[in-house]
Amino acid sequence: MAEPPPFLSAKDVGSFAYLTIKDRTPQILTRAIDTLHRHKSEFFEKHGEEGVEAEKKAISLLSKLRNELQTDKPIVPLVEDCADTDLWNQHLEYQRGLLNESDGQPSWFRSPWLFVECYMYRRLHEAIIQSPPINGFDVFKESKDQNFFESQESVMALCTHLQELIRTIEDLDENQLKNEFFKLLQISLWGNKCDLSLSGGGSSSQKTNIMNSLEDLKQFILVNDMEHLWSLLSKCKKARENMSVDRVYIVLDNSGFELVTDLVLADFLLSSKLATEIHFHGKMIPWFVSDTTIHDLNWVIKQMKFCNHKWMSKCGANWENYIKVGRWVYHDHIFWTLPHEYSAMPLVAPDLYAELQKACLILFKGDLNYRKLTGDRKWDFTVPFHQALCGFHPAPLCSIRTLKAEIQVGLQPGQGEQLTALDPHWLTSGKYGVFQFDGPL
Ligand SMILES: O=P(O)(O)OC[C@H]1O[C@](O)(CO)[C@@H](O)[C@@H]1O
Ligand SMILES: [Mn+2]
Repeated sequence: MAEPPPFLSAKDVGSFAYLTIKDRTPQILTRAIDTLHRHKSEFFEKHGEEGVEAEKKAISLLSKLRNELQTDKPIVPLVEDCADTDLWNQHLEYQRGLLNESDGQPSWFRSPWLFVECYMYRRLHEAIIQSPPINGFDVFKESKDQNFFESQESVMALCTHLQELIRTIEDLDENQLKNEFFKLLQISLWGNKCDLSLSGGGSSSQKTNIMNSLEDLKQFILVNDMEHLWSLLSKCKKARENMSVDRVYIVLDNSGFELVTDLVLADFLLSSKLATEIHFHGKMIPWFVSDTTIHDLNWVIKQMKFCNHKWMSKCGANWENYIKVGRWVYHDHIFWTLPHEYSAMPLVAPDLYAELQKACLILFKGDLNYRKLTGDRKWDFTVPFHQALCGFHPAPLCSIRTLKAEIQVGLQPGQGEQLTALDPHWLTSGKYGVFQFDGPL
């Protein structure tokens, strides 16, 4: 088989990868430093002088990191001993091996973008864990929570819609059920516009009622495999025997509004009996600013349960119960915060690969998951998705992603070129989206 194409990299001056490393990542580090500053008195109240010293230490480590990045210093091994440290350092060795003699060491502007961007978030985490007693602090928590609060109107509308739908779900015919499924899939897709890493950590919430915009947004769905998802899940439902289990896995992306859209979809999948269990996969450490950790999931559900909107709080209570009775299961795994492409999963995390094989469908939310599915490479737009997955086929899967990186596969001949002529920023603005399926039909 032919070699896969090269990785996206900041060495391509002017590319989105270059601009991210040059502008967006230092901006994210600066915001993290500001956040630590702003919490100084809180650290003092909790931990006394020790808290203030820890804050200073974390800030100095982050300033050092920002300087290394901005001056394109070599990537250095991680030092703090954690469950993933060896895997990271082995991967750094592997990156060294990819370079020619003349290229020197792996560095921020020379190495693959996926590797260095992930490394930035892992080093940020290292700076925090090296600063006890504030080593459990999530520098992005505030902005994730703010995104949730700013999206309240939309969340209320969505929860009201869901509860009304559940009330009448038994009366819906096949076609109506399918239409509702498609609506909630699209809401989950457009929820992915709300990540905070593209905006450099600045606000990016859903202020209008997304449900009213679905028809207008349809034209921006470039690959639409929703029908495949329906036929797969309705087949599972029909073939299901008493007591048998059909799991849908959702590899989560951002907390805040996007997470609510995913939970609404997950609730619908159970209520409609299209699945019997939902397994969520989240991040073990703060990641790409807005990604969901277990703390974010619990926080969102709690906020909803105790808010004084009837349907929002009903959703919160139901969702808490789904977790309690095991119909919703949350997993995390260090693999999701490693820099590896997903085709490496069977080797690097065989336990996770085996777990994913139990799914009847895996939904991968968001842009970073797409980059890892496709290896973050310069594929031609027309390369089939199946090929770009490079052997990663644990179970039928679908990427639900708004485009925020210069990578897209599976388009029709000429489609990419037409889009470029129409809108030069189509690959990176988050305005376009895909439902891209791979699996037996
Ligand atoms: O939250 P998402 O959809 O994975 O998006 C995160 C995105 O942020 C960026 O890294 C920008 O820094 C994208 O290119 C990246 O994939
Ligand atoms: Mn994200």
